[in-house]
Amino acid sequence: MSQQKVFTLSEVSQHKSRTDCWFIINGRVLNVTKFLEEHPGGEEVLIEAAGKDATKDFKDIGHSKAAHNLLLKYQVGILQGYNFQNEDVSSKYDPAGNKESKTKEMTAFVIKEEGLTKYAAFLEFFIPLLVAVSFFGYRFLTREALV
Ligand code: HEM
Repeated sequence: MSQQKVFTLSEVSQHKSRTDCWFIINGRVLNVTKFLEEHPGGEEVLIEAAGKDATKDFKDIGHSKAAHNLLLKYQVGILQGYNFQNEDVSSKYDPAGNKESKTKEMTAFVIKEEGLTKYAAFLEFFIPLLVAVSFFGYRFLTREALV
């Protein structure tokens, strides 16, 4: 968690070039200069939205959950006077937080793997044992019958 820097709309509007490109989405001030070349929708649309509130443009495209999650990565502050209601604006992009959820995924994966391995080991032991018992049982019974 960290205290967010507060920007006015007029401050944001000064960052509207290819080498310094900011805009606002949902009250969050984003510096997307480094993202321009990576943007799947091309850099031109982002430069057109530079210095402005791009919330409507961003929503109109129907961006995916992945795109929404990326917003935090480029956040440099919040817009002055924006009403965030119950939203946690202090949640800046936090690689440590990401790591935590990945660790959880990994743990779940390992547990699943462990379960499977135990089951396979049990079968590996049990099936040959069953075959051996059946074989000797059969031999024993047929020998009894012959006598
Ligand atoms: C930091 C802000 C933004 C991020 C992280 C972002 C991310 C993405 C991503 C990941 C995609 C691929 C499709 C998807 O996953 O939804 C995409 C597509 C696109 N984005 Fe953005 N975007 C941002 C801002 C914007 C803005 C402000 C506009 C418009 C002014 C825009 C216009 C588009 C368009 C036109 C596409 C292509 C949609 C398609 O091919 O169907 N994006 N964006």
